[in-house]
Amino acid sequence: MNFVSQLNDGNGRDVNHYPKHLKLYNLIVECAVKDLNFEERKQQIIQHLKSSISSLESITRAEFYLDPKILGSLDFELDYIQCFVAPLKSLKLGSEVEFPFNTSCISDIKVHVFKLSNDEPAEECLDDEEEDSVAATVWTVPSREWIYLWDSLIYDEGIKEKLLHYAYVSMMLADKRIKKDILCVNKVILLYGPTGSGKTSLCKALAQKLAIRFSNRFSSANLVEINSHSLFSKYFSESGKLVQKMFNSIYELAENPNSLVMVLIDEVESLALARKSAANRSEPGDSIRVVNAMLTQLDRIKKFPNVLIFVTSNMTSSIDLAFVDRADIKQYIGNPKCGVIESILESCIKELIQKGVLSSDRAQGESRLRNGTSKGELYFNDTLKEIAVKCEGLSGRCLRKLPVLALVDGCYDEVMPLSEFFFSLSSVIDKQHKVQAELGQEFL
Ligand SMILES: Nc1ncnc2c1ncn2[C@@H]1O[C@H](COP(=O)(O)OP(=O)(O)OP(=O)(O)O)[C@@H](O)[C@H]1O
Repeated sequence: MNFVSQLNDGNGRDVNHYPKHLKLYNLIVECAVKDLNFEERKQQIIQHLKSSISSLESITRAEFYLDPKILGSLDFELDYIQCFVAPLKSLKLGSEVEFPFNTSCISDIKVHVFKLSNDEPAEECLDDEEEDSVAATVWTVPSREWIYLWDSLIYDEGIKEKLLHYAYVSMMLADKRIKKDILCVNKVILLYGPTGSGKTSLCKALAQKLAIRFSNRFSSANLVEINSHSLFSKYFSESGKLVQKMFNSIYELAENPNSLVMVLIDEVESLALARKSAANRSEPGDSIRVVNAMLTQLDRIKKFPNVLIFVTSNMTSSIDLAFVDRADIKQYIGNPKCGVIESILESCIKELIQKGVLSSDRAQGESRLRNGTSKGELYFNDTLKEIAVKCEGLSGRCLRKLPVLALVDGCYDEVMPLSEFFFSLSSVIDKQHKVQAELGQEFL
C-alpha cells in the first residue's frame, strides 16, 4: 500500500505526524462522465478513480488532462478527466510543484464526478411581442461549451484561484446556515476593469468551476445572465414590474435546495448611469424604479443559501455605490502584462500550428544549443517576448483577435511560415496602437 492509499482510507487524516520536510499537496480531480445513470454510481466511480490515481507513481504536469488509459480498465465512459495539484494551505495551483510530481506527496485526493450539459441556453423574455426583450439567458452548467474556458483565461497568478476560493467558502458558509448577524457574507462578487479584460468570461468560468466543485452537494446548477439594458421598458411605469417578473423565474430555480443558482449582472453601470442621469434631471422615473427594484430583489434572492451573485462593471466611477457596498469581494481585472500577453499569444499560435495553419519553425530539427534548446525554439521565445512588449496596453480580447488579423494581412492561402506570421503580427500591432490612439479607445 503506498502513501496515498494509506491516507485515503476514509478515516480522515492528520498531516502533522509526517516528516516536517515533506511538502504535502492536494490533488483535485475533475471527471466528466457520459453515463446516464451516473448519479447512482457516483460514489463507486469516485472510489475507483481515487484508488487508480493513488497507484500512479508520478504525475508529469501541473495542470493536466489525464490519459484515461493510465487509469486501467474503467467500467464507465469518460468524457474527460483533469487534475490540479495544489500545495496544502496555498491557493497557487501548481506553482511550487516540481515535475514529475511524486504522488507520495499527496495528502488528499478530492474527486468531483459530474456530467456535462449539452443544453442550449434558454432565453427569458419579458414581452412576447418585443424583439429586444430578452431579459436573461439561463445556462445549465457545467456546460460542454465551457470546458476550456477556465484554462483559456490567463491572469496574474492567483486571481482566478482567489475568486474561486472565495466563492467556494461563501457558498459553504451559506450552506451551513451561518448566522448573518454574526458573520457578514453577502455572496456578491464584483469584477471591474477595462472592456475586453475577460470579466464576463471569468464569471462564466467561475460558474462552471463551482458547478463542478459543488457537484457532490448540488444535483443541478444554472447561471442566469441578466441583460441590464432590457429592463428599461418603453412604458415607463412597467420597468419595476419587469424586474420583479424576471426575478420570479430566478426564485423558481432557487427554491430547489439541491440546485445551485448563480446570477450574473453584466455591465451594472448601465443601471447606475441611468439612475444618475435621472437624478440630475430631477426625474425620479423609470430608471430609479428599475435600480431600486433590482436592489430589493437582489437582497431577497441572496438570502437563499444556494444563490451566488456576480456583478461586472467597465466603469468604476459610475458603479452605483449601492452595488459596491453589497459586494464582499471587489476584484480589479486589468489588461494583461507582458508575461500574461506571452502566454495568451502562445496559446493562439499553438492552436494555429496544431491545426496546420502555421508551420512550426520552432520545432524544426535545427542544431541544439548547449542548454538543449533548439535554435527554432530560441527564435520563437525571443520573438514572442519582443512582440509581447509591443502589445502592452491592449486587452485580452484584442490579443486573441490579433493572430487572425495577422493571418488576413499575411495573405497566405496555404500554410504560413512562422517567421512571416510574426512579421505580419508585428505590423498588425502597430496598426492597432494607431487606431487606439486615434479613437482614444480600443476598437478591434
Ligand atoms: N486575461 C485573459 N486571458 C485570456 N483571454 C482573455 C483575457 N481577457 C480577455 N480575454 C479574451 O477576451 C474575450 C472577451 O472577454 P469578455 O467579454 O469576457 O471581457 P469583458 O471584460 O467582459 O468585456 P466587456 O466589458 O466589454 O463586456 C474572452 O472571451 C477571452 O477570449
